[in-house]
Amino acid sequence: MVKKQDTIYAAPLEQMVDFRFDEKVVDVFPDMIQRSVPGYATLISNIGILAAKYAVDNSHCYDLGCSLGAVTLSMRQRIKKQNCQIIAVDNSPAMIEKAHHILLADKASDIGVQLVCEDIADTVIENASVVVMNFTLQFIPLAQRQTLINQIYKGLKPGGILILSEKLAFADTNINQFHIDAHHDFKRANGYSDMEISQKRTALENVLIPESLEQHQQRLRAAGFGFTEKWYQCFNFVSMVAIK
Ligand SMILES: Nc1ncnc2c1ncn2[C@@H]1O[C@H](C[S@+](CC[C@H]([NH3+])C(=O)[O-])CC(=O)[O-])[C@@H](O)[C@H]1O
Ligand SMILES: O=C(O)C(=O)Cc1ccccc1
Repeated sequence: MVKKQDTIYAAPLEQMVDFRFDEKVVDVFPDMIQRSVPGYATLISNIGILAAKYAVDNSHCYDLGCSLGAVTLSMRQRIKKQNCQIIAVDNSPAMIEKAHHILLADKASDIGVQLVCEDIADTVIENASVVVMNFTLQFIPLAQRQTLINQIYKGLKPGGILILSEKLAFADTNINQFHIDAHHDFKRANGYSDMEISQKRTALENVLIPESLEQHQQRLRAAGFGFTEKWYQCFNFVSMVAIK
């Protein structure tokens, strides 16, 4: 795939509008996410490896907030079980439309993929061995997060895994600032200007609500997960697993 460069915040914007996953973002999304999320490629490939370990025959694997289907493709490539179905969900019609084309071109496996355009709050999770939310929960209103995690817990089979990647906030101001600064250095090193970094930060302010690792762990435990573990961290970007 040819990656079109993300220049959305390169020129000064007269009026800041909240960040949305619209056609403009979809058009540059692979470039945007790779230059903005430290370790994105590592996460995608290791999520495929984790999914292959926990997927079982005759079960569903969910990719919630699938964007262009990177997690789905990685799971599809790695899972070697019989009669597994991947259900990939996103509420951005532009994302789902492009994901559809990308998935059609992928002949890597015979694992079926069902692409669904809906709010993940409405997704019925059932017979699941694997559920992935790779940087999606952070966009869900705080008041809805516990209900969603509870639904995922309920829909998982015993021994099933939730893989949850999130941008974190840290309770300690100095630690929080250290990670934010390091992340901004990462973006600068990937060619984003100070203006791009600052304008996107403002656009995300009311849209991407990060929580602390402790808040995530507490919510996972409250839902019933007995085992939770952080398996990846680079600056303020982490990925956790929770096993039923
Ligand atoms: N309520 C919602 N219901 C469904 N989808 C939603 C909702 N809110 C946001 N989204 C969708 O969640 C995705 C978040 S991006 C995930 C990256 C992907 N997982 C990846 O591994 O490439 C992360 C990021 O861009 O930082 C977007 O496609 C939104 O449309
Ligand atoms: O760019 C950022 O600052 C981020 O936190 C990551 C991100 C990546 C893609 C869309 C929205 C947020």
